[in-house]
Amino acid sequence: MSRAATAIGVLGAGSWGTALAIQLARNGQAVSLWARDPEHVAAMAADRRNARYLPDNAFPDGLQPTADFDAAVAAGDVVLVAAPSHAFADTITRLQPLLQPGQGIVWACKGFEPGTGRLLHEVAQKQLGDDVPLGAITGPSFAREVAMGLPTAVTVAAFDEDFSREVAQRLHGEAFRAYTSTDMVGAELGGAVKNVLAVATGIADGMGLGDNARAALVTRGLAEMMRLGEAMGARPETLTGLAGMGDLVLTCTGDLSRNRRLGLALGRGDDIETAVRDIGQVVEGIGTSTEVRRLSKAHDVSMPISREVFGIIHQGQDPKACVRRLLARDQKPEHAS
Ligand SMILES: NC(=O)c1ccc[n+]([C@@H]2O[C@H](COP(=O)([O-])OP(=O)(O)OC[C@H]3O[C@@H](n4cnc5c(N)ncnc54)[C@H](O)[C@@H]3O)[C@@H](O)[C@H]2O)c1
Ligand SMILES: O=P(O)(O)OC[C@H](O)CO
Repeated sequence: MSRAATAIGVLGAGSWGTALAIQLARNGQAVSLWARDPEHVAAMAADRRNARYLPDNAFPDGLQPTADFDAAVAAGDVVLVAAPSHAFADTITRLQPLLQPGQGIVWACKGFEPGTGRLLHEVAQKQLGDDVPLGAITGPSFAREVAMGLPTAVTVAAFDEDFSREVAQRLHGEAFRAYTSTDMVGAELGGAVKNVLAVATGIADGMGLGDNARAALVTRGLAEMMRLGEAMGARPETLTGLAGMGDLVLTCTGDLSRNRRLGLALGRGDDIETAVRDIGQVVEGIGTSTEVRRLSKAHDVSMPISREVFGIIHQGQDPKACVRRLLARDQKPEHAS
């Protein structure tokens, strides 16, 4: 099959894969949107919308759903992976033998590899070597708003600047600004760590702790993200930009955030299984909190808010006790000298 520069395969037809596919098709790309479930594909093809994830947004003409994974990978010079982060490594393994010279892979997942804490570009590089162009799309971007065509700004990070420009150009449009960056570590770290902090602010809001508490959690959460970023080699400006602060502001305040909604439910006293079932979509903060805990220990970085989120999610700790513990910590300077 010949591959066109104006065509692209999107792997994963959840909310974000579908929204990005809509944005790419709006820009005149021929998009093959792959989903695992053939019945879901047939329904999308018949309805010309994704009724399960984005029921209000009709597909532009150039978007074709497909259940043929190989054909979606072969569709264009760029393959976009939009699965949850826990499925990222398997997706890379599956597409590796299908890759043709010159094809690049970009992903829109926000999280770490479960069990190792590796950033997704580390997973991809280890598997594919250094010759395949790799990139990550990150930044404050609710799928529903992108699908509606509301103004959005993201960052496309890649070590290869030609590749980040290529991906950004395909996405960039009237209401969609795609910036570029070479800081893969910062871009991926910001998008992942914010999952945990969105849960934290949700918990505080669910407990009715007030606007001051939310602002404190966002700001001190950013300090945690930046300390981990420094230890892992991220650039500080990436974390004060769209990938870090931008996404923190969005998901710590916007009720479209699944991570924030999980926190709201936990703060109100709901059990986690019910909350996750009610949300009905991926809540990356559950797995991310384990990996942030692992990384903070490995790099000896203090991340007290993230630690308490881990305790609430994975150790059944009482949110009230966690708040008391956070507030009872020793007084100290705001900024380390
Ligand atoms: N939804 C958003 O607004 C948004 C925005 C930016 C980034 N993201 C990130 O995009 C990624 C995908 O999130 P989403 O919002 O599309 O989730 P979603 O819950 O809406 O959809 C997840 C999709 O992944 C598929 N899937 C689940 N397990 C899979 C597996 N093992 N292999 C292949 N596919 C699998 C599901 O069938 C579903 O189609 C996440 O990492 C998320 O953090 C989401
Ligand atoms: O719904 P969330 O919390 O996974 O957030 C979605 C996006 O990451 C927002 O940028």
